[in-house]
Amino acid sequence: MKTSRILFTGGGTAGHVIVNLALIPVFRKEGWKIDYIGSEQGIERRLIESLDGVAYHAVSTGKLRRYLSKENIKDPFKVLKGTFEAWRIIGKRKPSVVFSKGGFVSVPVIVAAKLRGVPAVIHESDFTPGLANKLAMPFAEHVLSTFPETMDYLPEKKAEYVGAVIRNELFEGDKTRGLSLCGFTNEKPVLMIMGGSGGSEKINQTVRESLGSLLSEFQIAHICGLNKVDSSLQHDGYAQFEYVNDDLKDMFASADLVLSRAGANAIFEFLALQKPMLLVPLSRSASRGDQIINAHSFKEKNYANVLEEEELTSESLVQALMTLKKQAPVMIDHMKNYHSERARSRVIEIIKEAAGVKTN
Ligand SMILES: CC(=O)N[C@H]1[C@@H](OP(=O)(O)OP(=O)(O)OC[C@H]2O[C@@H](n3ccc(=O)[nH]c3=O)[C@H](O)[C@@H]2O)O[C@H](CO)[C@@H](O)[C@@H]1O
Repeated sequence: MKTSRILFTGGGTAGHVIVNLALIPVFRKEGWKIDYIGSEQGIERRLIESLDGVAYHAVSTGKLRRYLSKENIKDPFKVLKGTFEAWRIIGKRKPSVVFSKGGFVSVPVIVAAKLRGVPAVIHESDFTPGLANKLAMPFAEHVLSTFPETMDYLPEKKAEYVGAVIRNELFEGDKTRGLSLCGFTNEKPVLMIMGGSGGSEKINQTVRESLGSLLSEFQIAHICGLNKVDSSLQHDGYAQFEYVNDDLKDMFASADLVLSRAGANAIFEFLALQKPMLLVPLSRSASRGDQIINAHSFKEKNYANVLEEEELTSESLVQALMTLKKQAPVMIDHMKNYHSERARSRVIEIIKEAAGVKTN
């Protein structure tokens, strides 16, 4: 029987890689040959290159900058070069399907797939599609959404709402291991802090200013981001991490409440694991405002409370976390209405159909 081949792409931030990490083991187990196209330097290289059974290929890529820079002039040429490189890789590796999680590196890959006649499937994480996915959509066969409301922004004939694809292992965490990883006890509730995959300077700083008040109520597991740990801060009940990989499931299991940015993948993980959350979405001054829309859609469903970045101070943070603690049981009841199991299997089914592989 002919071996099936799949090519994954996506990168720039972990939010554009994590879903690929959830799908790759499934295809590897079924004997598919797996390729990945990412950038030279992006986080995708660190997360993917070391995986068994995945061939990583780096291509030239542009970047979306929201400020004036000489680099903006070079970007179209980099994207063209990346498209040619991706075209060559696709020609050589001959995947039957391409799966994209978005981010700028994915655009040349989807264009090259179209030029080679290889069907591409895009999964959009956010409530409103990002620029990279908007550019890539005309060249793709299927565009899948995480939020049901995103369907209004997608081309009708290609779009399907599937939901959030979540790594299976996140449901297998061990609370006791999570507590001992942080040096915590059962005595106080655990507040887990995640400022997106890169960490958030603003959240880190405000949390650190509020440690006195917060530590009287909570033990705090703080994921700060690469190079953002402050080792001068040594307190009982306060544990800092740069980025957590395999241990994340145990940290999730030990968390009673979460303070987080509102990246789509992260908030759906908290929802699926029924963790009451306070979201501080990335402001419009630093982004296209996607996290604000993500966060408010969760608030409307009573899955989260929201504190806008412009209103984030030490006092407002402590106050909002105390409110969250009180409201947690009700929020968990609302979260019980959400069911996440279907997304992964439906995405796999769509990919296989696009690849021309029979599904049962
Ligand atoms: C600054 C920026 O551009 N942010 C965007 C980026 O966020 P970002 O890259 O932060 O992505 P998400 O918040 O969606 O997901 C982060 C992922 O990283 C994982 N994780 C995080 C920390 C850690 O230590 N270990 C770990 O495994 C989380 O469990 C989650 O699966 O992509 C999201 C999805 O398109 C967007 O909604 C965000 O607006």
